[in-house]
Amino acid sequence: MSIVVYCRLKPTDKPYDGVELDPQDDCDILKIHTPRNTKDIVNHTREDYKFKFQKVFQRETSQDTIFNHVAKPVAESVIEGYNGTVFAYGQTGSGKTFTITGGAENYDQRGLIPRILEFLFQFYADHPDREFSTRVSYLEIYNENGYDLLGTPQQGKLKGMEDLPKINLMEGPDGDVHLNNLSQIPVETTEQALNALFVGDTNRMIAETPMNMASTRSHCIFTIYVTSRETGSSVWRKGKLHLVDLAGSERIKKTNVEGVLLTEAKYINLSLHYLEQVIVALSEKTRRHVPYRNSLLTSVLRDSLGGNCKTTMIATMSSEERNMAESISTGRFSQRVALVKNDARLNEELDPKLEIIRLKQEVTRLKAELALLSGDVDMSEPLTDEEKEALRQMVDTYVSSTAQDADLVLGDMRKIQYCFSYFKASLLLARENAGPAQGHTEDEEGTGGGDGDGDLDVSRTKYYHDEATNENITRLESLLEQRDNEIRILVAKLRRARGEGGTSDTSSSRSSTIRTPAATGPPAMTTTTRDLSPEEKKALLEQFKTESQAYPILDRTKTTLKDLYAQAQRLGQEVQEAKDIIAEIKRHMTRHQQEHLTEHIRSGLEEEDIVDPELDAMQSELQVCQTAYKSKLSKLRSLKQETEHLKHLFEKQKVAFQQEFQRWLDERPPTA
Ligand SMILES: Nc1ncnc2c1ncn2[C@@H]1O[C@H](COP(=O)(O)OP(=O)(O)OP(=O)(O)O)[C@@H](O)[C@H]1O
Repeated sequence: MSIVVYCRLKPTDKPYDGVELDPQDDCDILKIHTPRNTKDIVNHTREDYKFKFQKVFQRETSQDTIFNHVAKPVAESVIEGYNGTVFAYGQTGSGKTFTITGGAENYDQRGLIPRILEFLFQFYADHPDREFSTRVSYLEIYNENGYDLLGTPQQGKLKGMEDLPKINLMEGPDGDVHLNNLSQIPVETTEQALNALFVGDTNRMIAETPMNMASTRSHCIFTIYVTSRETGSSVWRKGKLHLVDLAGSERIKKTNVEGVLLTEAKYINLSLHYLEQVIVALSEKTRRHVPYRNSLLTSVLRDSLGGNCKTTMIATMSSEERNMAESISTGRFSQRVALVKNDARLNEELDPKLEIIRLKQEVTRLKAELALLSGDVDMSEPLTDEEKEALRQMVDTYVSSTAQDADLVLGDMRKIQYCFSYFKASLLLARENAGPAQGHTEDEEGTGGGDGDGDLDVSRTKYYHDEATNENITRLESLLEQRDNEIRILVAKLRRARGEGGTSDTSSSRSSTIRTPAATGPPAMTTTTRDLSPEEKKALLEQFKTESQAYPILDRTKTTLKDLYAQAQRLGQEVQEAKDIIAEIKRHMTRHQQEHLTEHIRSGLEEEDIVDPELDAMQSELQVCQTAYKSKLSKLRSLKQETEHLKHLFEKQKVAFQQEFQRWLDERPPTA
């Protein structure tokens, strides 16, 4: 499929009447009319230009519409296991950052990245039958060097770009590009993901030199890595979504820029020039070599441009007359990009460990089925306590599993009856807890299997064997053998992949107990407690709390946790306020610079000769605010870590307490 190209026109009070939109059934044509003598337009032999886009978003288009049209389909495919890229290209100030990250004025102005993050976590919440894991990274490319915007600054201080950890590019034997030491932060909630974006944006803001505030002089790539699978499946799907905010694409007017600005402009021009070269090479059928390696940007975006990726470009344009030359140049570039063909593939990986677990479970199930059909179990032998415990765990796992194909296969009638009586007891307890409305009669109570502790009256069980059963047994035996073989092969493969020697215990496949990771549930209910009413249980719990040694510790942890949450919330607000103040000061500085800098340069002053007390004052104020902000942010981070740690501890203490309570209930002397 080709790269999909959209155009977004920036709002203006002075729209040029030479720009016209001609909507078609399946695309939009943007028409630009300029008189033949217009300055700055390369190869300006024509007066009329036509650029074809998938869609042209008019000036008043909302951020929400852009997300729904452009980014949502890409995010959906990333969840399904495809790679995706959305990149914004256009002249300085045309709205690239506004589109990708968002504007600062109000919540509705949030851009594609925050919206995609919200969408992903909402999708996860709506699909409890699937497992997801998400990581994010944030790379900045400045003067052909890569920097980790989510990395810890050297010596803990961030004064300029050079303090951020530098990224090295490594090419694997398969031609894959790896970014050494670029942090990939695991995120589990929208809040955590937005926090990472916020940290990266803030680092970007702090690291930019004051000279650059009028425009962004670097390329930024925010990447979201999504891994998912159906619960219980051994196949993982992996999608990677790059959201790219390129530096402004305008040409250098050498007379206006010098020093740092000129160096940066040259680098930007060079890397965008290499980007164009790659695009040109890819769009021309006859050309074989694609010069990806010429720049860091094209190396990193190798998959996005002509590779394994669903890529979308948003050409941001101004529709003011003074910007027509740049808009035409953006239009020309877009037409080239639209010719590039990508080859997006589903990224699936089989997890051998999970596959072995699945096969072992199947073996246990088949064995149980076989034992049931052949009837070669001594039914007079009572179940042991370990067997009963294992059965209770199996039932709990089965009940709490969200997998559609979850099943419970039991090898003999003693086990089946035990599980039924455990099911019944659990159901009755659940009804009692739900309240009195779900009436059931004494009579119903008395009809269950077993004598109340789940043991069996085996004399009530009969087996019938016939021809069909024997056939079934043979089929199951051969299936069992086949599965055991598969496990042996996979175990050997896994050991080879790990480079391990020695022998592994394949005999565990012969275990008759299925334990899945989900097996840790609430403490197993015993028959001693099943007759308690909710009121009785509550009263006993209160009594137990006064006697328990674990309870005061649990209670203390809970209070501390609440306290930490409140502190984190307060600090979070303060961090946000500090960030707003920094943004405000920067806006003032930018405006001030725009008003004065050109004036200074035109008057021939060298950079170091410029005396601007107002700017210096703003700079000092900015530094003070940034220091305060960084200290608050670092406090917030350690507070969050502490809270996470304590939350974990609290969960553990809670489980221990519940278990202690259960034991206490079980060991209680029977009441008269
Ligand atoms: N669609 C829009 N609606 C409202 N404001 C916009 C829109 N697009 C851009 N702006 C505003 O225009 C200004 C410049 O936009 P932005 O910073 O996104 O440009 P850019 O293309 O990223 O520039 P640079 O190349 O310098 O990074 C910002 O103040 C931004 O809020």
